[in-house]
Amino acid sequence: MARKKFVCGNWKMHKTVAESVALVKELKAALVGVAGEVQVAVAPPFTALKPVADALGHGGPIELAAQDVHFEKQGAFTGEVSAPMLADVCCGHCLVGHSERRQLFGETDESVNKKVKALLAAGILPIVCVGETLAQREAGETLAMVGRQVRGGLAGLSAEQIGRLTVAYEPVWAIGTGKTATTAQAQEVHAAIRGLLRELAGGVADSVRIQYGGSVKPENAAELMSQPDVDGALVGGASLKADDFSKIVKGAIR
Ligand SMILES: O=C(CO)COP(=O)(O)O
Repeated sequence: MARKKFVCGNWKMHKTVAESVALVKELKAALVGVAGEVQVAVAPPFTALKPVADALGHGGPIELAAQDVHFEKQGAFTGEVSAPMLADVCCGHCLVGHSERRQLFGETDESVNKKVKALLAAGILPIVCVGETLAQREAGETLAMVGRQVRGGLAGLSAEQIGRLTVAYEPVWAIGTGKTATTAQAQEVHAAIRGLLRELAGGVADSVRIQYGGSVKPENAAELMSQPDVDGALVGGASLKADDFSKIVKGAIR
């Protein structure tokens, strides 16, 4: 089944409002005519979401994503942002369970699961991030680890709900290190994730996009995304430059 490729830029903790707006303006120009063939989103920091939404325009070819969310709708949760608040600034997507959140901020499969449910309830499409550390890969635990994260993050979801999300496989050892998984390593894990999605959601699994992330660059993007179960990319560092990111997006078109 043909799945439209989905490329998302995760800007992490980078860029002021002015820099964010300038980058999406450049991206819009660089991606004229391309974005229809590939789904494209950018995830700026919270402070830039509204100005970037305004610069992108509603229903434009580049969509807006947030990098995290809190699972409650509102309340005494200092520093947090809720799913309805993200919907209010036209966020269509939101990352959940990024490895930096898991490693540095105590994110667990249980909180990922609550966040996924909160996002779906607010009409926002989750991008659920999973991936093993180097120690886990070297111990032969990659598929077990990723399987646990997928099962935990998606626990209790219906097939219809699973059909609305994206999974991002990001091996922790490949993030920001310049080390990319080989196409064979990526395909192996992506196929295993798809098999697990099939167990959880039946035929819906064939329409779920599984992105690869971890040192994706213009030089390796097309080859990674040529794999049968690699349906796009979640791009960190290279998404901060319009030229690199637009080359990666173009690499998604066969
Ligand atoms: O964490 C990532 C995207 O979410 C990947 O980051 P890099 O592309 O900088 O390795």
